[in-house]
Amino acid sequence: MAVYTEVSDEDLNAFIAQYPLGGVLSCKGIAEGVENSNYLLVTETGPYILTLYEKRVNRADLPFFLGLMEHLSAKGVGCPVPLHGHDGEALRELCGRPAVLVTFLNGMWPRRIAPYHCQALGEAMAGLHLAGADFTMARPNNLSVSGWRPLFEACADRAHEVKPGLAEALESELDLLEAHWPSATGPGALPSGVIHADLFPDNVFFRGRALSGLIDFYFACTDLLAYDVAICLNAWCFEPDGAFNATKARLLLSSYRKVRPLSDSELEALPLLARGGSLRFLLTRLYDLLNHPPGAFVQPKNPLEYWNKLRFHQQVRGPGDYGLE
Ligand SMILES: Nc1ncnc2c1ncn2[C@@H]1O[C@H](COP(=O)(O)OP(=O)(O)O)[C@@H](O)[C@H]1O
Ligand SMILES: N[C@@H](CCOP(=O)(O)O)C(=O)O
Repeated sequence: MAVYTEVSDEDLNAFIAQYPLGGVLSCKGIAEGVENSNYLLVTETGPYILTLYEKRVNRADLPFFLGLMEHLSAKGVGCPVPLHGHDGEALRELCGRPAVLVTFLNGMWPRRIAPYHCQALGEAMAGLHLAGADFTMARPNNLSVSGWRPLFEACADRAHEVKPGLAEALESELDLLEAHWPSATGPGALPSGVIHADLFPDNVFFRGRALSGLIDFYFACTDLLAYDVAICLNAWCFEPDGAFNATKARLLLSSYRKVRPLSDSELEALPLLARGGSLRFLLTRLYDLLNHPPGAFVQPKNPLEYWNKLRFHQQVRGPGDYGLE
């Protein structure tokens, strides 16, 4: 369960007194999530989410994440908005952790992905990319190509515990990706801007068949827009048995392109970007699995799910294999 930091009633009441929200009616830890401690807080003015930022979130990045949510929401993207206290501040400390209160987003994330979810996601992701275009802050993606080798090196000695030969296979993939990764600047650069970078089903809420909003902007960064698309192909278009669903991919890509056209270069780069996206999540999952504290509540995610996705993209001949004509 993703509550790493317990908050006492006394600390909570002192924290909430800094906002114009009335008294606390209830506060419950939320089991879902991986990175941070989240509480569903109900006060006399309604429900809110209280987040305490844990290990992987760098404090210096918080103004980017919070500013981004405010910017996107002002542009009509459905997402949580940080609340400002009586002193005008949104970011403060609670139990020794950076902490914020954000608005509660109605909806549920889809447990079973249907094609219409992918269609709605493509449109919403393109809307996010357009809305982020005039956001003035930038944040480099520390989990893009330059961040993968240090992660790999931290896992290489023990990768065989998860799969024999895994370290060797990952190293050769890493060599290839480092040599061919598309540039965000200079001639032939692919378009870059604000990306979510973790737009998995558990971060996308629906009410009925309509997408109601996006959450969890704590990997958001400035990077290739098509890389966000590739991350979503991986997270939304594979079936639980590992099969790639080209219908879902076609719907995701075609609805994205109606809002923000993808250039020929972006389309051609998709298989490579999807390989990179596979390696990125494989490596963070592998690291988390190998460094999982015994008895921890959060169940580590399976890195080999991303090994299978990587193997699929290694066989792809071009964007046509993603359902595009
Ligand atoms: N603004 C919000 N509105 C409603 N529910 C939220 C909101 N933010 C988070 N949650 C709930 O908390 C869970 C974990 O949030 P998430 O940001 O994904 O955590 P983590 O960053 O730790 O992975 C979500 O699955 C959702 O149930
Ligand atoms: N989406 C990542 C894990 C990050 O967890 P989240 O709850 O912050 O989305 C993965 O699946 O590896």
